[in-house]
Amino acid sequence: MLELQQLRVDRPLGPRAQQPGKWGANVAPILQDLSIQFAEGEQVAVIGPSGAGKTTLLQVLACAVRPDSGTLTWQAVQPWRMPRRALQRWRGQLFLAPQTPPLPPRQRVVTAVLAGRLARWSLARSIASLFYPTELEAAQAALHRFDLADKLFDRVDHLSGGERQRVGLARALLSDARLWLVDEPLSALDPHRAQQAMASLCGEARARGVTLVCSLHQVEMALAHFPRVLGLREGRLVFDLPATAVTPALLSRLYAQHESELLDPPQAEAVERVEDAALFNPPEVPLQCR
Ligand SMILES: Nc1ncnc2c1ncn2[C@@H]1O[C@H](COP(=O)(O)OP(=O)(O)OP(=O)(O)O)[C@@H](O)[C@H]1O
Repeated sequence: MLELQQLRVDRPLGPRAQQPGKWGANVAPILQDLSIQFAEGEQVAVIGPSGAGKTTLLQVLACAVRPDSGTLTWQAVQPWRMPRRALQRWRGQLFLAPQTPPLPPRQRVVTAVLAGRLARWSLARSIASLFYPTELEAAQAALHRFDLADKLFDRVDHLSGGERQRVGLARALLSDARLWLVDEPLSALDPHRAQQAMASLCGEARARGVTLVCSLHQVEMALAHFPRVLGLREGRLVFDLPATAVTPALLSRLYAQHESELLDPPQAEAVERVEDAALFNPPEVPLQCR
């Protein structure tokens, strides 16, 4: 179980106060009053207009951003109560895929993907892998899930933005993490690739029993691929519902004054749910966000 209770994250409105970690009174909330539970192996999408706090929420779940108040608990442990080194080791159990994967430009794809193994490898093995990559079959299989098997030895800076984004996702498949936190994985992908990538990511998470929390701008993808959807707006939880219960009216309210990010919401009802990635036949994309 992964749980947030009464969580709040602030951002400074002025210069930082004297005390380390404190912003003084001159703050505004990025996230507030967030109480959410994620069951082991659950797949949850987070949607909401730009600036709603989706990325910050994932960073909090990844213990990359420390909450200003409230608690984060995972597997009965409150990680921020751990000593620093223990917290660093503990972070090895989760995988955070940022929207733009941090891939060194001259690196080979194989090395970039095998970086998913770093939490499991010793320092010596990690360094050796930079020069003599091992576990090529595992890397190739992960790339294959994202239709990139032929790119194994290409240089990262020779890939398109969408290919780089898929390499970042393939890296998750090499990790032993029990929690995948994926931030806007489809922003550089065309609709067909986006459908494929989403089906692969959700299919792999389901097969491994991994907990997956994914922020998305593409509402139709969230509704089609995820059993549960969180709607976030101005740092607050607007709804936490099964995807089948998310109505066009709720979406309109969530994106009020941000309608350009949610075109044609009534067609959301037409989105078919995808239960089996192998049988998936990409439907037309009725909504276009961003
Ligand atoms: N380190 C920071 N310092 C100050 N403000 C921040 C910081 N990080 C985020 N914010 C602010 O918090 C708000 C939420 O940002 P966040 O990136 O979490 O939203 P988002 O929903 O992921 O947005 P988008 O969909 O545009 O990526 C924004 O107003 C942003 O400017």
